Amino acid sequence: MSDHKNSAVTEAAAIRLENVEKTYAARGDNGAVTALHSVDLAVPEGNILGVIGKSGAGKSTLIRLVNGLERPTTGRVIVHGTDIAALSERDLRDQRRSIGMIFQHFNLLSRRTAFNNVALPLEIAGLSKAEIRKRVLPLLDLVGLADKADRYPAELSGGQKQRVGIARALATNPRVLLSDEATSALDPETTAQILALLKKVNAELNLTVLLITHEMSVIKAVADRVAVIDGGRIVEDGETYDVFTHPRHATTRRFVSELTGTALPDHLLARIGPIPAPDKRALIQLTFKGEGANQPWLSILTRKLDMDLGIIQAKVDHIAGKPFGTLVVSAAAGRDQLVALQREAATLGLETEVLGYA
Ligand SMILES: Nc1ncnc2c1ncn2[C@@H]1O[C@H](COP(=O)(O)OP(=O)(O)OP(=O)(O)O)[C@@H](O)[C@H]1O
Repeated sequence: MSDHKNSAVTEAAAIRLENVEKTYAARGDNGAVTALHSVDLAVPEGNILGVIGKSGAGKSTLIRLVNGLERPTTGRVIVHGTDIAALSERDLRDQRRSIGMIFQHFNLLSRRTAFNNVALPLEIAGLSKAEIRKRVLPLLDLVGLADKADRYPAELSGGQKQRVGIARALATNPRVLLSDEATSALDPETTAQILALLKKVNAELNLTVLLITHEMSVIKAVADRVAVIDGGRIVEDGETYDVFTHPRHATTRRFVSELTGTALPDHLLARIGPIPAPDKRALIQLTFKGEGANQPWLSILTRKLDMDLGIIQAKVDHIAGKPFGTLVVSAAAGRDQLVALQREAATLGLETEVLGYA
């Protein structure tokens, strides 16, 4: 993370939710639902913050509060100093021009070309045809669609449609962009391209981005900061790398296990037990992070401890550009050797856990 972004954390937040509760009133046979409970969340100016949670966790409710489509039952939602819930409908319409939004299913108008979809918010804002042209063409260029201005949505791929969605969201020069599962309908390669585009507009326009997703891959690709939401509560938040390398809450751990993928193969799971035995090998999980990941620590360990380590499973990933991985090794080691291994590993900045014996 750049210095600029670190310093932004201490600066005024572009978006702030203060002690927000949202309860949907009972309707018919359905009782009231509290979708968000005492949520506090701040998105520093110029940051990309990702909110990750399972279906029903309250993500859509949270994002709808920020653009004023819902009002909090209690608490405040402040965007660039303005309390969204306190605005009249008319002021809210003005405020929405400074908040762009992109959607899972793009929400383009099928009877309008790419150009005219991007032009729509500008027409509503009352700009002249010439002003609109001057604004739309560079935006289509920015999102890589300069040659598709006259195409209709049906003639565009999913990724291209989302590019139009991004250009449209940026048309009114917003300072904040909200992304509602914007890549969930796209294949992995297109997802990566759209996320790269989001990072580009974030950096070039100093745009603050709040995105919601249920996918860890989205968070690790773009989010400077992450908030994990579960049952309407933010259970953990902070810088993405810190949260995912030191997960404290069970929900965060579940998301992280998608990354580290340390589920052992079935044949080992069937045999693994907590008690050492002469005919069994210890299974040890080593977790490596950041700078420490780049040193040749596996050979350092085997040499220093004169111990043969068999590799059972290994996975290295990158979060916010920094390596993070796990390795499961097996060793014919007694208690003293395991203690020595754990001590040496700690001096190399690795975390260890004896998973059992098999
Ligand atoms: N308009 C509504 N009226 C009543 N209950 C609602 C309404 N909108 C959402 N809820 C309820 O609030 C809770 C949170 O829903 P929300 O849509 O915010 O979750 P989500 O994390 O976005 O889920 P998904 O990923 O499935 O869209 C759910 O229990 C949902 O049923």
